[in-house]
Amino acid sequence: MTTSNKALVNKASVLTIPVLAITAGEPAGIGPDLCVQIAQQTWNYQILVICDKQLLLDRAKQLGLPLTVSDFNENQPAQAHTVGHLWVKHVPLAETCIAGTLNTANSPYVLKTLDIATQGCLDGHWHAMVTAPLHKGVINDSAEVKTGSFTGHTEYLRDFCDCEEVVMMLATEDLRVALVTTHLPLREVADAITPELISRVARILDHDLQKFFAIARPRILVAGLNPHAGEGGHLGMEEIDVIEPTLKALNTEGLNLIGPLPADTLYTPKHLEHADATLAMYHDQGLPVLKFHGFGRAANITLGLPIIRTSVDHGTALDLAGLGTADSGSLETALRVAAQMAAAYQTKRTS
Ligand SMILES: NC(=O)c1ccc[n+]([C@@H]2O[C@H](COP(=O)([O-])OP(=O)(O)OC[C@H]3O[C@@H](n4cnc5c(N)ncnc54)[C@H](O)[C@@H]3O)[C@@H](O)[C@H]2O)c1
Ligand SMILES: N[C@H](C(=O)O)[C@H](O)COP(=O)(O)O
Repeated sequence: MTTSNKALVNKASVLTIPVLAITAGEPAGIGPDLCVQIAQQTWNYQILVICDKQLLLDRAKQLGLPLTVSDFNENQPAQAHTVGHLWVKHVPLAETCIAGTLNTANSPYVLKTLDIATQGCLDGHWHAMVTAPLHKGVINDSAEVKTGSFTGHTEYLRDFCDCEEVVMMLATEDLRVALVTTHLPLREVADAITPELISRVARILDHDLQKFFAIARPRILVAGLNPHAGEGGHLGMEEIDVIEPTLKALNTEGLNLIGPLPADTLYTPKHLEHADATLAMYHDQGLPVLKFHGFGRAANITLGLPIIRTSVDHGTALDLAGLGTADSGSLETALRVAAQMAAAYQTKRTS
């Protein structure tokens, strides 16, 4: 990707003291560990964690890390982070949590932390929300949730904010991967790739790369769906029937979409060098490349929301919860990107 666009967002714009709300995610996973870990670092933001207060203190004790907590009050002026301390918006767990052991009884708690974080962003109480990982399976297994209805933060926030469409984009310093379809069984992907969906996703991607990342006319590489982008119709017709004409129509609107390109060679330096972002047709077409390239230092960003939401590039890692070996690199990236997006947003609003 071009050097001038390498940064995740425009670093020139800096907000005075951004207030960032972290949802601690699945209580039995590494989310609480990561919150305690980042509390030990220096940040120019106010960090507020939406979770059970005692869960954080218990996890800190388990990790052998110092932690004090105070109740967050949105009416107080923002103050930069103090090492070893976290502001907390307390949401009680239904049942005591054992690190590494899922418990469906706590799934409504996880969703409640998301609701509070999102509403707080919508109400302007904090600048952005940053989500630690949750466990999609245990949420769907809980009695309070219709099985299969919870597919991820991205779709949940889309519905909560009443958006027709949002876009999942994962980014490192030098690679951005956005997805047309997100958490969809592979069997359903081909039917979901319609001109309407591609158009909605491409427009959001184009718009938000300009708004938050200061890229004037984003050059976006678009993958085909089939091997070798359909091999001229011999390996699938979606490129000829759907993707190609849609990209053509979008480009007449002013977008700068290149494709459909064979996905296996799209992610090579020759192509990426002059690209601002890539658009993959489905989850495991784009994300393995991104994670191979930058697992642990990427952020997951939801574009198209009326709020700023970033997240980590990994899951709940139940095997590591409470051990102190989880890498907090991605949460650190997610915090930095959220703060920079908030600054870019404020600059746009005041300019
Ligand atoms: N942002 C999110 O909420 C998010 C993202 C991805 C997956 N998930 C969910 O997490 C659950 C578990 O998913 P999974 O097992 O496929 O992926 P995972 O990321 O939890 O684990 C995959 C591997 O990576 C390791 N790992 C993950 N994060 C790490 C970290 N910070 N430091 C060191 N090692 C780390 C784990 O130990 C494991 O070996 C699933 O329910 C999945 O849907 C949530
Ligand atoms: N697709 C994401 C990943 O693989 O990292 C992850 O499942 C999180 O998605 P949400 O942010 O929608 O929960």
